[in-house]
Amino acid sequence: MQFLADDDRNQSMTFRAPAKGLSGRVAVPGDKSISHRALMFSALAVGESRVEGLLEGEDVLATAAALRAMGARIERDGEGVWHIAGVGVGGLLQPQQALEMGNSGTSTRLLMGLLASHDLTATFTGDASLSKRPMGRVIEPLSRMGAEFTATPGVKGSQTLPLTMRGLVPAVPIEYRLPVASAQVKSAILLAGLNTPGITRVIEPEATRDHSERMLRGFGAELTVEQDGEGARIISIRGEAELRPQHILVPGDPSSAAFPLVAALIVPGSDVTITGIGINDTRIGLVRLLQAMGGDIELLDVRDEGGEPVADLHVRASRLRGVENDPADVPSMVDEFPVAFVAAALAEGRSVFRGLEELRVKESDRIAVMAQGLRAIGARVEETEDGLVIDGTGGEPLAGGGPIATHLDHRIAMSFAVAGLASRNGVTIDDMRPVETSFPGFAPLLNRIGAGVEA
Ligand SMILES: O=C(O)C1=C[C@@H](OP(=O)(O)O)[C@@H](O)[C@H](O)C1
Ligand SMILES: C=C(OP(=O)(O)O)C(=O)O
Repeated sequence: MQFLADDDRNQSMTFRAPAKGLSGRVAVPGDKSISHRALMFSALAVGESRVEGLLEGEDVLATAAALRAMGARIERDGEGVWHIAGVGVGGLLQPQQALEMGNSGTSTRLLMGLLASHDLTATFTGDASLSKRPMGRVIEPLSRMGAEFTATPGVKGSQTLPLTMRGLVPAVPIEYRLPVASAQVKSAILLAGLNTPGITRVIEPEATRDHSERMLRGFGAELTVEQDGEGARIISIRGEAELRPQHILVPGDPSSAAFPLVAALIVPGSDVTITGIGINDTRIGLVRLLQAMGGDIELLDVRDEGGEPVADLHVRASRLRGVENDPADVPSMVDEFPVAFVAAALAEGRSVFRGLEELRVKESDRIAVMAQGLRAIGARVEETEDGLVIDGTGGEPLAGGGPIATHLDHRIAMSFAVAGLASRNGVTIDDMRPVETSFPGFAPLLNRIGAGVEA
């Protein structure tokens, strides 16, 4: 596989205010979280699954390549349409080479879980960004289940990639209370539990995206979700499951829709519809926050597609007001904060964002990088330990400038691209290549609604 790191030419790009408002109907690529899971669960089913609307971004392709290297047959039939011949739970084979995870935290942590209860040894490598991200959060529970981790080559105790993991069969079922609100950690444990005798249980005090639970049930796993007296979710999975192949329809990614959504709110005169977006409650905190800021967003034609709620988002340019986020809503918009900061920078009055510590361990330190970049283009921003305080312009365009350093972080690149559309002088992004991890076709899509971006 060819990843960003293999090509050292930056792709700089400048985003400027369009002459008139954005308009039209567009669809964004498939949901990244659901796409990873569709491939992984299909690879473990007995028989052939079919996926439509799969995100063909680098992160998901890294998952596909890893599963292929361990014996699953994964083939592309057409744009977004793939079929997967699974090997059965516990049936993955020893990979002959290191598993190259590129930029993808989800691939790494979920596959570590999946392999923890397989009789094999796998080495995980990643790019410069992924190699700094904390893996201790999965190493800890998976070690309790019996997996062994060593840093490559041979250093004990390292909690960053490259790492080598040896799985255990049979693994030991655990009950684990999540110390951080993380769907990746939850999913890693549930995936390890699939091939573990007995019941594996995860307790999550704060609800995170529940795609793994919904999809595992759809594939026929015995999985229950209960609530305790304090509102924590208790998720139990019975191991040694047999998964049945499925036909999966992947909805549009709300985390990708976030960019044209905020763009339409802040470019005067805009009227845009983004079709077929997943509106699972655990994912659309951004829509709720933008509506609280006065954003004119309607959810049209709400329907169910393949076990997930979906709608068209109709959005019109709006006068936004400053807002304070509810820290309890952080997991439901965790990847959307960078672009929410851009909306706040153009709102009237002060916005206060708190409880965002997790943003510091994403593809970049998204609190620090956004604070620095927003200041560089003329926004008034103060960084705190767990968030930002932003004094908005009240609808006046930002000055613009750059080049903004994206630090191998797709969401930083796309957030500043959106800021450029509401700036006097344009915003230059140092390198747009990271966008390929989650949103292939990002700039052409903005052009379809009239952004006028020059490639
Ligand atoms: O489970 C998933 O698919 C994801 C969970 C979130 O990460 P954390 O679990 O680290 O919060 C999110 O940031 C990531 O983009 C995708
Ligand atoms: C954090 C993200 O992804 P991952 O953890 O999979 O790298 C993201 O897409 O914003």
